[in-house]
Amino acid sequence: MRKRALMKALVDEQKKRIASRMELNSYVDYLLSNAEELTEEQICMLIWESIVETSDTIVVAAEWTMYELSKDKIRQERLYKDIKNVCGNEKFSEEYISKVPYLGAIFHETLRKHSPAPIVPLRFAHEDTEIGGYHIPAGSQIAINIYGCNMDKKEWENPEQWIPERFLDEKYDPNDLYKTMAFGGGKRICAGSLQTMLITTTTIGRMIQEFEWNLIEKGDGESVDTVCFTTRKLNPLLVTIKPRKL
Ligand code: HEM
Repeated sequence: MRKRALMKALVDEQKKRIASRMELNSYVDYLLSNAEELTEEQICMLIWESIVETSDTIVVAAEWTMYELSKDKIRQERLYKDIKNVCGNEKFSEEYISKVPYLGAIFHETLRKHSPAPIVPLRFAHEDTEIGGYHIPAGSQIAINIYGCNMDKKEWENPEQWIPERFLDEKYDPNDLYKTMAFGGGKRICAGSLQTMLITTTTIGRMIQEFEWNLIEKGDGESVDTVCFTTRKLNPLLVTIKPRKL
């Protein structure tokens, strides 16, 4: 109910802007320009989908990354040194991402261990089919366990441990965003994987460049809030940060 009210208010505001001839080259304007084919409800849900898929997932990925780095001072220092070697006194930004492979490895290892979306949205079998030797009758709904794939002992050595170095192995292509199952797979693979990588790694790079992070939370920091769609930390990250001497 609140979701619909919020989306409707947002759409109404944008309609007023367009009516006052302030058009933008944006997704909302594109959807509203197709208003004859799309119902208001469809427009609201399409906007809602992109807000949820964009904001929640990236925040969850960034929080787990900072948790692991705050806990592991040796790997945090290695990342800091790699950033410093590449950027000098410049601020870390998107252009530097490919020059700091360790940051990419940290990104992928966090997505593997703490897969923000642990299950692929359900697939519906329209006809009888067979996958991996299993018979799937028409009408079934299938859920793929992303978390299970990313923690599979047959695929990953010590999967429960956070070891970014595994992605520095030359068997992995540094430009491949799909080294793990974190973004799903096939035709409906995540449409925002590149954007996620750019935003998350730039943010992490800046936060590590400016501050030294120390974990202060006690007990099991790895519990997950299972009520939500994403694997949020059950207990929010608790750290102290100290500005670095640049
Ligand atoms: C850590 C960040 C993210 C993770 C782990 C993630 C994960 C996923 C997964 C598992 C799916 C389902 C794929 C499938 O069904 O096979 C998905 C779909 C999708 N994601 Fe993401 N996502 C993330 C960020 C984003 C962002 C930032 C955007 C938007 C810019 C986005 C847009 C989408 C869209 C539009 C779909 C639906 C694609 C379709 O059904 O064709 N995602 N994502």
